[in-house]
Amino acid sequence: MNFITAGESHGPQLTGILEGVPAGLKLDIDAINDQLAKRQGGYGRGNRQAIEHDVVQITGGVRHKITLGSPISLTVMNRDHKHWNEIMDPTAEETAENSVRKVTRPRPGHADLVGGMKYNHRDFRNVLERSSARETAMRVAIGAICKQLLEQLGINIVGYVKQIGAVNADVDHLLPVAEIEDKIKNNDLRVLNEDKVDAVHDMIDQTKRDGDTLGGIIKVVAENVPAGLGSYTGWNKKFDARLAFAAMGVNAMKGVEIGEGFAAATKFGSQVMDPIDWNEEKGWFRDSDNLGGFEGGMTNGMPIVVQAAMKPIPTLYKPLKSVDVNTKEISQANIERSDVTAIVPASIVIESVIAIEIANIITETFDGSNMERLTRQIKDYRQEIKEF
Ligand SMILES: Cc1cc2nc3c(=O)[nH]c(=O)nc-3n(C[C@H](O)[C@H](O)[C@H](O)COP(=O)(O)O)c2cc1C
Ligand SMILES: C=C(O[C@@H]1CC(C(=O)O)=C[C@@H](OP(=O)(O)O)[C@H]1O)C(=O)O
Repeated sequence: MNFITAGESHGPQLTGILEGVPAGLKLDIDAINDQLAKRQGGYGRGNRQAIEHDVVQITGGVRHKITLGSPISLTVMNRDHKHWNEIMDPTAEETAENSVRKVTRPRPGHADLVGGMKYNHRDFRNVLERSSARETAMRVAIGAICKQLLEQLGINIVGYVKQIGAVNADVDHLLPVAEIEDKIKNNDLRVLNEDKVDAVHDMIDQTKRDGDTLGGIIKVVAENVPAGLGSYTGWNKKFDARLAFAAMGVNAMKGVEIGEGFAAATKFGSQVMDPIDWNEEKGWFRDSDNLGGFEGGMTNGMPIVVQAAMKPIPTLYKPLKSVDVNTKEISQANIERSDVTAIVPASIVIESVIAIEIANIITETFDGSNMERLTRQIKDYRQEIKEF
């Protein structure tokens, strides 16, 4: 499985091509759009989301809602493009009229300056249009297809918000995916501890008034993933490393943990390793899941738990120091319309990229040509592992 995305934030549309999806997967288009809608939500978003209404169009690889096994092509329109028609026109020559809204004072923490240096763009708009997390809408659409594939194989996955700024709004034990989904649908922060919601709303409002921004921590749980995906036999076969790569590939992520992650480093081995257990009904399992479902870079059959730390949004309405690329004058960074925090949409994005990677390794470990054979192979494999 492989995918690529294209498209600028204020360009006409986002485009994605996903190859390697087995033939015969029945797609629920509404469920893809539900995921897109969830990514648009969340307290602390800027005004862009009032303009956009993300809906997927499928233009290849699917017939009568069933995948053909050929590459799937997708588009999501940028409604905001109509306000940027001339400025972002891919085919019209540059003129005095359309060469406006240039960005020359790079924002610390965004890709502006280094992207400009690398690609020789002195108008940083040429960088920010693509470095913008608008692109993550397409990753969510692709992830939604992968989530459906996983669901048909009995694997469920959810991403939620564990922490916003310094406020931890998690519960102290791992809940089943269905229970997490049930709890987070009741609040616009996707947190499990609803008692924290009002305080976090206030904190976000105050941060906005201060012209500042917030980050946070996202937690993703995937359950019923069969043991043995990935391998200890080589550094580049370890599947936990692939998940970390995918999570770090999401805009603004600065850290990834598997299971207890950094906290495990502060404990004794006896507090961290997950005791091995067995019974007739379940086969092999562990009494705890501190290692987040991984041993030796392989899934061990326990829930996969991935955490990702998101830095605060770089664009500040009370901007930090910057330097104009043309005049070299010390000034303040450009202000672009922005979110105060995007931790909620980011939780959907991380959920999506983890779903993509799990679907990816499953279709490479087993025969991913068609859903019928894949389903049969996974069923047999699960039985074999249980009886080991
Ligand atoms: C869903 C989402 C929304 C984001 N919204 C904004 C935003 O409104 N303004 C901003 O400056 N950065 C925003 N970011 C973060 C930037 O895209 C990101 O910091 C930038 O691309 C630089 O990349 P890096 O942080 O990975 O180094 C957002 C990130 C995500 C995941
Ligand atoms: C467009 C989205 O997020 C954008 C991500 C983003 C950034 O710099 O990453 C900057 C903002 O763009 P704009 O200035 O157009 O409002 C966000 O709104 C989206 O998530 O759909």
